[in-house]
Amino acid sequence: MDRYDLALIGFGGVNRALAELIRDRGERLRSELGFDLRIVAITDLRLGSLMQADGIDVAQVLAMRAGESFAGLVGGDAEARNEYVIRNSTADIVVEATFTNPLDGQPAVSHVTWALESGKHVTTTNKGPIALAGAGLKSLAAEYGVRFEYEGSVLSGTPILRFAKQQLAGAGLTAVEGILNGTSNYVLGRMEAGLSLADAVAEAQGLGYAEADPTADIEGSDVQLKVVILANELLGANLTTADVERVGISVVSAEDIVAAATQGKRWKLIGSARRLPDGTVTGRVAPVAVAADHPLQGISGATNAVKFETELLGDVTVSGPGAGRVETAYALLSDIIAIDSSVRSGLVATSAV
Ligand SMILES: NC(=O)c1ccc[n+]([C@@H]2O[C@H](COP(=O)([O-])OP(=O)(O)OC[C@H]3O[C@@H](n4cnc5c(N)ncnc54)[C@H](O)[C@@H]3O)[C@@H](O)[C@H]2O)c1
Ligand SMILES: N[C@@H](CCO)C(=O)O
Repeated sequence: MDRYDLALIGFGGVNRALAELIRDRGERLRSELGFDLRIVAITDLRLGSLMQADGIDVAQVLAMRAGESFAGLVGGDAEARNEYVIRNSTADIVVEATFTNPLDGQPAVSHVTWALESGKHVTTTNKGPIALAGAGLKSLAAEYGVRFEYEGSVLSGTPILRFAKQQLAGAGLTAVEGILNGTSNYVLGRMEAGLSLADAVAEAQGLGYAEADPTADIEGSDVQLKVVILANELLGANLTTADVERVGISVVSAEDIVAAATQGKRWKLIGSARRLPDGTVTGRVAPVAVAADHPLQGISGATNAVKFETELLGDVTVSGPGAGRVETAYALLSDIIAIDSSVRSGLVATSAV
């Protein structure tokens, strides 16, 4: 396959960054990866829908200003006709990057379902579908002979899901513990520097780290979804969010931060999943004041880190970007590379379109 056609569902920070990568690095990606990427459809609540089977002029849509809509363009419509576009566009791969809904994953679960049912591969950075409907969507992908990829759902572009599944296979993984949210880690660091919680959150929003509703970052529900994903994907569990106890960083006051600093400690929002001796898997999210000798103390800003506890290797810690538009767009690219690898090895078709 020398080209994949993409439908972008949601055209916010992450999918715009993917479009910019295609615009700015298309030639380089082609020579490094052996395929072209072309965008043939876009939908967004604010812009509407656009379908152009011969390829959308990426520079033109990236230059559109707030308040403009796709309605005036050939193949454009003022409404985000997600189901129609997902089912009827000529895309090989649907790229889902709408808001994460931590309650039921919708409408992203439907977006992924429609794409798989219409024989299109899916890549998503949206945590909802995999945390809240992962088993069913994976079965659907298998039924339709397409790939469902979601590397960016945990640690954005840092590829810890594939790392653990492929490189730690057979090592006897027993627990996963880490800093899994870039916004809250950034905010805690800025509060150490004297900013208020609200000002620090505003900075994280400006940098593209925060969820559309940053309560998910601050109150821990974003990490709760990631703990469910890690437990189910890597520890063979079947957890739901109700199984994962959750406390967010809003309980940490400026005084708590100063008090921890006087003892050489730093507050971190820690998400963990652990297999107990009886085989059950537990999950938890809570702020912890970690001491200087803790491997996660030095992880600052939007950087995240995960410590994998294994029977044969002991602890293996991986750190890298946990949020950010370009970093997360890279996760989508890494998923497309994984899809290409399956297509080239004959495991799946380009798409069933
Ligand atoms: N930004 C990050 O650092 C990061 C990292 C990892 C994962 N994610 C996840 O990736 C997804 C996208 O993140 P983002 O930063 O681009 O968010 P964003 O808020 O910048 O963009 C989301 C876009 O989706 C559009 N949208 C929402 N609902 C829609 C619908 N029903 N139909 C069509 N369009 C819809 C919105 O209008 C918006 O433009 C989210 O689920 C987020 O949790 C983000
Ligand atoms: N809002 C999330 C994005 C990455 O999932 C974070 O700050 O970690």
